Amino acid sequence: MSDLTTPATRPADTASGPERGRRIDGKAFAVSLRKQIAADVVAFHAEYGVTPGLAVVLVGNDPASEIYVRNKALETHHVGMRSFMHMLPETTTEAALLTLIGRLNADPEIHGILVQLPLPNGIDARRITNAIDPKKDVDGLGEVNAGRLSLGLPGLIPCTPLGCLMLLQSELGNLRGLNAVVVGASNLVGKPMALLLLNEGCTVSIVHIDTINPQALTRTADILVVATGVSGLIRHDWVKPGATVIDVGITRVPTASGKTKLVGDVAFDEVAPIAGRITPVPGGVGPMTIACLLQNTLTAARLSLSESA
Ligand SMILES: Nc1nc2c(c(=O)[nH]1)N[C@@H](CN(C=O)c1ccc(C(=O)N[C@@H](CCC(=O)O)C(=O)O)cc1)CN2
Repeated sequence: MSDLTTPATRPADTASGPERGRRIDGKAFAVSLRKQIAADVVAFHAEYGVTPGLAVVLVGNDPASEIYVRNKALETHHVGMRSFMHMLPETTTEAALLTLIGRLNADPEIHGILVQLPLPNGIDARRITNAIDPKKDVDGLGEVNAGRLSLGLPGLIPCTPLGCLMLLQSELGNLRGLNAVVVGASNLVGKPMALLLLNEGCTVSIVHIDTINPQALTRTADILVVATGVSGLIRHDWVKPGATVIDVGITRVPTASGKTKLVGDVAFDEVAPIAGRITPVPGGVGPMTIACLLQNTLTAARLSLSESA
């Protein structure tokens, strides 16, 4: 930290000038990350004779979740890892799910375990995520990994915030000294995102449901990360000119032609001309989530070879 008595500013615009509205291509970034992971999986197998394995558990029939877990299995195979799918009925009890997690924890062929969220009513998501061995917790949602993140210690980091951080670092380089505002305080995205940015040296604020005058805060952000699930929440007058805007929201809405389309939490058309850089929806943060899951699975396979978590 520099001299606290001297006001320091770090402009959002870099030496390259006040560029506006450049799209951050998360899809392309995820493709190159997966290529790198595939090469790392080959090298890992050559060195240790181990193929990383990922178990994904889906309970119930949520159509979006079914697509996500199928894509997770496909992409796991594509990078040369082993995929273990467990599709359980909506009627599955918490006790049965805990028994399955116990089995997966004990299975040496499985290095990462993920239980797709949301879970049906009647199953306590916190109890489930905490039952996963912290070394296999590739979602980074258990108390051990969440605690490690809050202490700035190495651990498994939730996939979507990790993907956002990778995009930010590739766009902006060092984030130290930047003002970051995270809109949304969920355990899945908002809280870990804020901690990651803090650990990178940003000055971080979290806007949440009880925040008074949220625009006043969001307009201070060099980095604005939005994860609320409220489509179009962030309008042009919420954004500082030149800011880097990361939109985590994904909502399916009907179109005039009777079809549907995906939109984010940011009103893209009006914010893009003001923002320096902005992620689109789709094709921004979403594809990074699964790529980072694969990255975490490889990290977990490496952890399995070490003595302690
Ligand atoms: N246990 C978890 N559950 C959920 C997580 C998670 O990280 N862990 N995140 C989300 C869903 N999710 C992965 O599980 C996910 C969401 C979106 C995408 C994605 O690629 N989106 C594309 C659009 C895809 C489409 O056409 O529908 C994009 O934004 O371009 C991947 C994974 C909730 N549950």
